[in-house]
Amino acid sequence: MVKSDNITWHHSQVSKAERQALNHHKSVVLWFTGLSGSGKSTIANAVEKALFDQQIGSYVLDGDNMRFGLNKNLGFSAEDREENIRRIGEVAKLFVDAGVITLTAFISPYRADRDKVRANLKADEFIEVFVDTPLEVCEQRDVKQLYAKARRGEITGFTGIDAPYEAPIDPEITIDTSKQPLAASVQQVLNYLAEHHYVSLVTANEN
Ligand SMILES: Nc1ncnc2c1ncn2[C@@H]1O[C@H](COP(=O)(O)OS(=O)(=O)O)[C@@H](OP(=O)(O)O)[C@H]1O
Ligand SMILES: Nc1ncnc2c1ncn2[C@@H]1O[C@H](COP(=O)(O)OP(=O)(O)O)[C@@H](O)[C@H]1O
Repeated sequence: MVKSDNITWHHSQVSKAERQALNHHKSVVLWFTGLSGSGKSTIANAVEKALFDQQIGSYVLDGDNMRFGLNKNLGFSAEDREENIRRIGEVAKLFVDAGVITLTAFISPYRADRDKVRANLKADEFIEVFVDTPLEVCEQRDVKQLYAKARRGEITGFTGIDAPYEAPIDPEITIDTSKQPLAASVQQVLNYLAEHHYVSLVTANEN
């Protein structure tokens, strides 16, 4: 639904394919989803660094960070989370059009909201990365002490405690950070990108 009348779509003189050719890699969204503390940000940022070291530009859109700016007017009701994910989906789509490998790290607890982002992109432009770390492990880490607050009833509507998390049904990549070290998760994502021809990686022997 578009609210405005009398608006026209303007086409660029440079196509997405031309931008990708300039960058020597395809553009895509790596959509990390999972509980708070599951490892979304840690893995996404480590993948960005690994790509950078391969001279491949990418960019991380992180849940907490976006809530300081673009999404500062949104809270954690189901409606606000839906709007949060809708906006990030649109931003990620612009980044893909700009030729960038885009990593997003949002809980994105609702399957329908994630599926809408996927549907708004081409089939090969959305890679769902399910960070499937068990709740007990996330709660034990409790990086920000938010699970403790939620258990004490000081935060309500906390994902995994008293708000839902709907796991992906058929994610492209699944990672359980309680079962493998960070480096293995980074390699798993890089391997996926290379095997599906999004990027070509230089191996240590070629350096
Ligand atoms: N009620 C509630 N539920 C879940 N998370 C909460 C809540 N309140 C604050 N936080 C902190 O906000 C981070 C999640 O923000 P997101 O934008 O990723 O959430 S969502 O996708 O809109 O559900 C999340 O950060 P991450 O730990 O990085 O996931 C929390 O630190
Ligand atoms: N194998 C692992 N992979 C990723 N993170 C891990 C791992 N083991 C422990 N951690 C820790 O778990 C925490 C995950 O936090 P974070 O990445 O912010 O999660 P999220 O973005 O999903 O909320 C970090 O403190 C990280 O150091």
